[in-house]
Amino acid sequence: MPSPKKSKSPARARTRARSKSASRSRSRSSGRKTKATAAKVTEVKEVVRTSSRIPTRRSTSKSPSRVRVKESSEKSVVTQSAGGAAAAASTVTETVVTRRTYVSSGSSEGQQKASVTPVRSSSRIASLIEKEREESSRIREQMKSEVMANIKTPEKSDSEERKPKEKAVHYEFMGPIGAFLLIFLLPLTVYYVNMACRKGNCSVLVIPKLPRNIVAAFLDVEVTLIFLAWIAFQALLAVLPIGRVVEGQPLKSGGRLKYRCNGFIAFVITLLTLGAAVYFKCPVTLVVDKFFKYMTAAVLFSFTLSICLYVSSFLVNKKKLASTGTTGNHIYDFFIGRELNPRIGPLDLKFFFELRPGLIGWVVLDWIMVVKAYQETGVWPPNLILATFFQTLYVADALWFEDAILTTMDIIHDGFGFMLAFGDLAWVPFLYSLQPRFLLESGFTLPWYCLAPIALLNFVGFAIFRMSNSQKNLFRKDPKNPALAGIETLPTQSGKKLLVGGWWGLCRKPNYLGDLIMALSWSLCTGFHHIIPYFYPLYFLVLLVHRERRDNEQCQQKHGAAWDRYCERVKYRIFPYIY
Ligand SMILES: NC(=O)C1=CN([C@@H]2O[C@H](COP(=O)(O)OP(=O)(O)OC[C@H]3O[C@@H](n4cnc5c(N)ncnc54)[C@H](OP(=O)(O)O)[C@@H]3O)[C@@H](O)[C@H]2O)C=CC1
Ligand SMILES: CC(C)CCC[C@@H](C)[C@H]1CC=C2C3=C(CC[C@@]21C)[C@@]1(C)CC[C@H](O)C(C)(C)[C@@H]1CC3
Repeated sequence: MPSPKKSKSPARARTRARSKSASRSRSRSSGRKTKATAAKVTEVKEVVRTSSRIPTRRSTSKSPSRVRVKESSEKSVVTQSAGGAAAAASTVTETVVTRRTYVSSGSSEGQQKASVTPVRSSSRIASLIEKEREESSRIREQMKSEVMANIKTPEKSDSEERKPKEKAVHYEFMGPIGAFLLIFLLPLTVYYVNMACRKGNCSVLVIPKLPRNIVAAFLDVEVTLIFLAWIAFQALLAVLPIGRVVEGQPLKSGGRLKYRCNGFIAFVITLLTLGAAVYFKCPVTLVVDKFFKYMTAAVLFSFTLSICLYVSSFLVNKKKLASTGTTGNHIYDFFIGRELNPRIGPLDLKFFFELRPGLIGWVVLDWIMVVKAYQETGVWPPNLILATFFQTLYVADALWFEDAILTTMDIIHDGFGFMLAFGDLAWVPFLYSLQPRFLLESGFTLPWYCLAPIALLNFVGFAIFRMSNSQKNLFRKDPKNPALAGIETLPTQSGKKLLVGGWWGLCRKPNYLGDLIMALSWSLCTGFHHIIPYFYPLYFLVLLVHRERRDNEQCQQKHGAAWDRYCERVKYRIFPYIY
């Protein structure tokens, strides 16, 4: 409340002093928030009381002062006190009338001006009383309405406003130390595993020999430029005005982002271009010969991209930041990613990098290895072709159902930082292609009767993966779709429902189950002689177990008790009757 200006008159000074002390004692019980109102009311009362000692006053006031009642954390307290204040206001005006005194608070500072005039005739008194009555009723109404208005729109209490919002920091990946280690360990793993998978030396136990000139062996300017051209080519395809434009999930900051979905078209164009290059005898197999140089280009690019993303995230509106990557710890935030949906013009960087250069690059690498194997041996190795075919199907599926990624936690929840940038650009293409690379390097083949059950296993995994993902996506898009009739659901506090039957009644992550079965089938194409080509299913198991736990936590927060009931009903997380 604004403080009143110092009064020159001794009577008024006394009044104010008394008013202040009275205000203090009376308002103590009503709490801080209503003090201002009580003080104001008391002040008015006191002015009235004092004015009875002064013969008569004529008000020269302009508008009555505003009485502000700030919100109490307990609404009932506010209502009570404010009610009291309103009543007090009414009492004040009564007093004004009976004592035949003009009372009004002047400006917002509570300044009051009055001039003393001697009273001579009763008719004048009567007219004054009438005026007083009008004035006092006007003041009463005004004060009441102001008090009530302040109750209707409560604000935060002073103490609440001053308190800085304490954000509970929640770390994943073992916090900053874990993030720091991963920033170094992830690239090292990509190099180590691939170096351990070389001709005549395919074992993780034998430490790979480093070449004498490391820089010359791993870095090549021309290769780096070709890698950049590859990114630019994919970016160009991504912004082509062909394909659907879909809206993403509602953002916390409001609105929805739009995404151009032409991934499958880009994939087909890329594979046709590769086919043409092979047909016209372009030296595409150089990519395999310079495998480690391309890997370095991807690693360097992902580091550069992550640094740019991190720096630029400080220039954008805070509303655009992800809740998980804004802990304030630079290493952790760099790893997780600060900005949720960084964009360059129409290109959504996270959406683009998660699905295009790395994922399509993985399949391109696979097929180049098939071509190389044929060039070297003169035969088309069936298990290499089968593994490549499985992986092509997997990527084609991801790009066909491109918009489904818009509901994954990577897009909705996580920022775009080192983890995803490196994962998309280096980890996926250079580690997910490990089985074809092993088959190329080792020249290992399998007879068709071994390949048939593997193909069947892949088919089963793919069916579970696809059907469960489609069932959930359809349910989220159109819960009343007849294809979902008969599947039991569970209502949640958020208004959304959960699938309790169908694939989602088998275990809580049937899609992960299908994905893991597929991962195993890819590695089975490499036989049982070496552990290296099993790197993918082993890592993937760890990734998905961890991911399921992260999602479980988020679902618990999103769906509350309904999620607990779902977990009671569907006991197993990924593997029915096992885990
Ligand atoms: N190859 C690879 O490297 C990787 C592949 N993947 C694959 O990506 C796909 C997507 O994975 P991911 O995003 O992690 O997880 P999900 O596709 O399982 O999506 C999780 C969300 O689905 C919703 N949901 C969960 N249970 C139910 C239910 N019973 N009924 C209805 N909705 C439910 C919840 O969101 P809400 O309720 O808000 O809708 C939850 O947050 C998977 O198939 C996975 O295998 C994932 C990571 C890496
Ligand atoms: C190595 C790090 C610790 C973790 C890196 C994780 C990333 C490699 C993965 C995180 C989620 C991914 C998804 C796919 C690829 C791997 C990453 C980027 C995905 C595009 C693969 C194809 C699927 O059909 C999909 C559902 C579209 C996948 C979405 C998640």
